[in-house]
Amino acid sequence: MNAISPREAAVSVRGLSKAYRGQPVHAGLDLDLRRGDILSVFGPNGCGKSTLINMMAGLLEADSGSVLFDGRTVREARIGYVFQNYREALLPWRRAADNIRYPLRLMGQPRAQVERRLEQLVAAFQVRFDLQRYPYELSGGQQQLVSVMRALAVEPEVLFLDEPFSALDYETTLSLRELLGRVLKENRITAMLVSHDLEESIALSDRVLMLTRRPARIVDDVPVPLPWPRDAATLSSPEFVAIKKRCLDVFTASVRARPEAA
Ligand SMILES: Nc1ncnc2c1ncn2[C@@H]1O[C@H](COP(=O)(O)OP(=O)(O)OP(=O)(O)O)[C@@H](O)[C@H]1O
Repeated sequence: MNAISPREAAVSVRGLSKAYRGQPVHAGLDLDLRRGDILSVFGPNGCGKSTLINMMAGLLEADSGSVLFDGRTVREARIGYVFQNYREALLPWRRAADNIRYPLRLMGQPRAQVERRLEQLVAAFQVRFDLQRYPYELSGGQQQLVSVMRALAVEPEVLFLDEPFSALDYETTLSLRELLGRVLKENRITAMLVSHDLEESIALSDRVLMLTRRPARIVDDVPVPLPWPRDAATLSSPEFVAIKKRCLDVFTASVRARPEAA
């Protein structure tokens, strides 16, 4: 397991518990997320990955336990969230650029500051398509990129992403993943990602948290010490393949184990 001293922790989760209709999904989960780290959560279907990040992001109330961002609650912290379903996440009646400006305007930022932030994001993500278009005029990949830019517009302390690329084709996924990884690392943004895709969980993270079936238990906390930036070539490196094998072995063992033995 990775040892993270409490002083380094950007996010500290203690005793987080949640049950649906009396059936526990999480029962006393502890987790520390270091500043600037990207953590992926991987586990079998329905083990509680979305429930976990939604509780951490303040979208879902926990039954008990705490989530602190450098000692502050989620209401006092600045977080960003990227949803899987970008079609529903973007405001269809606003142009792409206005979708990105929207949270900054809500915060009451002056116009010049909003425009400066938009320009920074356009440069960081090397946007070449027309942000004056409406979401429905953009491809799925472009829409999800707009969602990511909107989530990052507020300069979040932590960015949460739930299956951000699962509705996109492989080529688009690869290029968005590469771009996002580079921007997160260059800006030392702490992030937490849920993905069904083991390759993605490894490629885009510094640690992969492996969960069992519900009630979810952390069976392994796999470090991913691969250099950044990462690209398609990273996926076939011997180090990547070895990490993937470790994760697969843990996954297979924990999924095959009967719940009471897991
Ligand atoms: N609002 C709800 N009411 C009842 N049960 C729920 C609710 N939300 C989730 N569940 C159940 O809790 C469990 C965990 O759900 P969650 O979506 O967190 O898992 P997940 O690991 O993200 O799933 P998936 O791999 O399918 O994306 C699942 O068994 C799900 O059916």
